[in-house]
Amino acid sequence: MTQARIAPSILSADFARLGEEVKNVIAAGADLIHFDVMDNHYVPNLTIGPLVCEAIKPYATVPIDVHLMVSPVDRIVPDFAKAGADIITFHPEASSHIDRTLGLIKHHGCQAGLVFNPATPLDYLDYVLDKVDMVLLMSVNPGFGGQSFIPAMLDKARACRARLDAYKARSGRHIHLEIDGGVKIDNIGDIASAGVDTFVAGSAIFGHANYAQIIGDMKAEIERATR
Ligand SMILES: O=C(CO)[C@@H](O)[C@H](O)COP(=O)(O)O
Ligand SMILES: [Fe+2]
Repeated sequence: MTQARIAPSILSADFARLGEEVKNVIAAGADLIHFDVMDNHYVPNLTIGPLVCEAIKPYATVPIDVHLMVSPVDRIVPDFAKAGADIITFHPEASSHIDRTLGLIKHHGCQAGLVFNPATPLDYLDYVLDKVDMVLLMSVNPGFGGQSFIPAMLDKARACRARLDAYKARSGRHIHLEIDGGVKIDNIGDIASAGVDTFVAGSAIFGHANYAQIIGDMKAEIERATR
């Protein structure tokens, strides 16, 4: 399996000490910083934008993984690229022109990804895989941290991994598979076995007293499940 990556969602961090939180979670073994952008339109919550991305960039010695839950998508993409985003993912329902949005993200020098809500079919991938660096499967309905993992997403992850493996056999290119929502120490092994290589976790990491301990335990579980 590709090297597993843990992506703490800073939605559950202490916003009053965000730079320090980013620094600490990276020192504890985080491989990406997951940055949730909500617009109170596409999802019923309002979070952070490019200014905050720019503010944490000096602390982020690993890639910033921007998860856009905004509609429309395109006009905010250049601002996030300028603010230091390394990966930008968006929901296909939030873009009128999916291929164009993927191209726009790449044009601005970022890796691009599509995000699938629990009930969104994977068919949106059919004609755009050449422009996709990562697929993000939501294992909760987007909008809030701290929700419970939807078990049916394990089958969806397996189906998605099969598509991405078939693509790899044709193209030689690995596309990352990320999961987001309700990831905990007691389900991360099953999620890894289903073919996921990038794991977003917000409340499980920032709600733990020892970030290094929980990230280390998560990596050990992944290793055990995929050995
Ligand atoms: O995108 C989202 C929610 O919409 C996530 O990134 C959450 O922030 C994950 O939080 P936990 O479920 O791990 O607490
Ligand atoms: Fe997210």
